[in-house]
Amino acid sequence: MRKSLKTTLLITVPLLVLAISLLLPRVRLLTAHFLPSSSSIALRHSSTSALSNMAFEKELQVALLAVQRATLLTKSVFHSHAKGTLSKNDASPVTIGDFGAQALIISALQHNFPNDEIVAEEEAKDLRENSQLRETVWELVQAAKLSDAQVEKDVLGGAISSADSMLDIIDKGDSKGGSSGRIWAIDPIDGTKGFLRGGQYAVCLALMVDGDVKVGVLGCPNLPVSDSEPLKEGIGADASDEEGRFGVLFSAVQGQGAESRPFTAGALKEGKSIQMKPLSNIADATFCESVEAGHSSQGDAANIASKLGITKPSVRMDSQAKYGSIARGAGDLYLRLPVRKDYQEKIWDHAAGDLIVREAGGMVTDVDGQKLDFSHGRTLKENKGVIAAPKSVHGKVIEVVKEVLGRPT
Ligand SMILES: Nc1ncnc2c1ncn2[C@@H]1O[C@H](COP(=O)(O)OS(=O)(=O)O)[C@@H](OP(=O)(O)O)[C@H]1O
Ligand SMILES: [Mg+2]
Ligand SMILES: [Mg+2]
Ligand SMILES: [Mg+2]
Repeated sequence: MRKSLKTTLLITVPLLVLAISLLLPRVRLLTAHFLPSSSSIALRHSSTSALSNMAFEKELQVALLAVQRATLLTKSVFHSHAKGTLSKNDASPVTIGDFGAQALIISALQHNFPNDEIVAEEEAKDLRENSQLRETVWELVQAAKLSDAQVEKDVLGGAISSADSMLDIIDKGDSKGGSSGRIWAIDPIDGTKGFLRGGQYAVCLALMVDGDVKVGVLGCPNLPVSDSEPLKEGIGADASDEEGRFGVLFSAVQGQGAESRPFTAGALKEGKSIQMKPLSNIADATFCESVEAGHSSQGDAANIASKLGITKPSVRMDSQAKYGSIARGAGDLYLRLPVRKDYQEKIWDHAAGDLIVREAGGMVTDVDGQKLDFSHGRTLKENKGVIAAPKSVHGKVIEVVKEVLGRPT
């Protein structure tokens, strides 16, 4: 009897040890999926992009998920709603998609980083004055959820409690910005005109610390998934989900490189490292610029291109999708040339894209060759225009830009 017990133990104990050691990693991953702690965020992230224990890991994970959820909201507006478009004081448009996306992103940031400041493009004034508009946005915001309910609740903080608190959350984006501390910059829909016409737009989020961009994420739901697809004129509405072209999420962390990943409604896909395309002859470059002639001087861009020997026509697309596109090598240069002397670029129009291009090996400056300075408040008041190019040719481009624009050399 004793002998048979001994034999049983000899067989079952090693089998039990083997089973536990096989199951343990799965248990850890499952726990990681359902625990709200930063360690769960770290574990899930390390399983997707091998960046474990890196700086700003939690910030990147929260930013990716917050942008993903907000981008899903904008897609739902595009496909099934009247856009509820209003004209702002500067005659630029804002839609229910802009308000809703801003509310969702700020809510996620407040859940995770309650002491951080936020500079965001929109404010809730119009919604406070128009109850029907407020109701529409509130319905949209309630409906926008990630498919993983646990991630939705634990990482993004779950639902906003009421329409009134949604308004207060939108207005939390009123920080003055500046040169100290942690400040997030949000453009809930960049390229609102592109969004309205079914072209390119981007949901943009960046974290600055002491005026330096540390983390950047761009949700570009109308760009092709493939990094190698050549740049096309800005229309993206034909990129239907059924064709498997569901857009792209770009991201970067300072010192850790830039990545792209296919945009999905479900779990985040694995990120893939992206780089600017090597460009040995500037004459071979493809450059991109704004669709709106009021946002960037297309005449000056044509002159600059011709002096550089560039013969390919420019590719016009709305939003920071331009930064993402050149960062992944689908194009080479981004020229944004001042139309008006008094216009100050907004930090939310550039922070994420600037970091993504620089981390992909590019150089981003203003038209005088100065790096973009995000430490002066809500605008880039010390910079004029933007020139983004591979490092190898950036100096040559600036030389010609200065000549054409008559800037001091
Ligand atoms: N005069 C002027 N000069 C430069 N930039 C301006 C100007 N007026 C507006 N804006 C900002 O342009 C943002 C959209 O930029 P894009 O490059 O996407 O322009 S375009 O839509 O492709 O023409 C747009 O961002 P969104 O409002 O988020 O769409 C504006 O912040
Ligand atoms: Mg706007
Ligand atoms: Mg914008
Ligand atoms: Mg915007």
